[in-house]
Amino acid sequence: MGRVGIGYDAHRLVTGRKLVLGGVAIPSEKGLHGHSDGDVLLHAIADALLGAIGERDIGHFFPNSDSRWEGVSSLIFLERIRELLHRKGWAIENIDASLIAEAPKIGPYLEEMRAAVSQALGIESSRIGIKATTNEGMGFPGRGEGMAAMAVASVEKA
Ligand SMILES: Nc1ccn([C@@H]2O[C@H](COP(=O)(O)O)[C@@H](O)[C@H]2O)c(=O)n1
Ligand SMILES: C[C@@]1(CO)OP(=O)(O)OP(=O)(O)OC[C@H]1O
Repeated sequence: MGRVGIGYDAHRLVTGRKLVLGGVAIPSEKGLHGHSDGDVLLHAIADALLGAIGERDIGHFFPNSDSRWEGVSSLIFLERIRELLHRKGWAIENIDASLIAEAPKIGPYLEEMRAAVSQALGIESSRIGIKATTNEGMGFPGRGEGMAAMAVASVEKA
């Protein structure tokens, strides 16, 4: 029988950081703060996958006290989680993720993001949904203080 998982993450926007979303570097005055590259979209996807197989969260597997993860591409976390899924006999059915960000518009980068996630997880990009919405000017994403992302993942026994 299939299983589902949910993931949520939020990161602050700061100057002096590259903006990386869905594994893709996007031109921006500010980037997401974090121990890794701060890729909020991939962190939500990571937690959705871990939740689907009943495992603990991204911070458990990749603690921010571990210098191995400092500044790394969050695609590495997806690659490691892919290995964990494989070891435990799970296959990904699909992933769907939403980014909540006032700017920039990510439409032009969506296909590149889906390709990056597809490669890291070893699944067809047709199994990956990535969407974005503004927060209509409300709250921390609306004020441009940060970005949030949520994701769901569905897995089946391989
Ligand atoms: N960071 C974002 C935010 C939104 N989009 C696209 O714009 C559409 C309209 O956004 P609303 O918040 O006004 O609903 C949305 O449906 C996305 O297609 C985006 O690309 N990047
Ligand atoms: C990914 C990790 C590890 O580098 O750090 P961050 O990039 O700060 O991300 P976060 O979602 O706050 O927590 C998970 C961390 O363990």
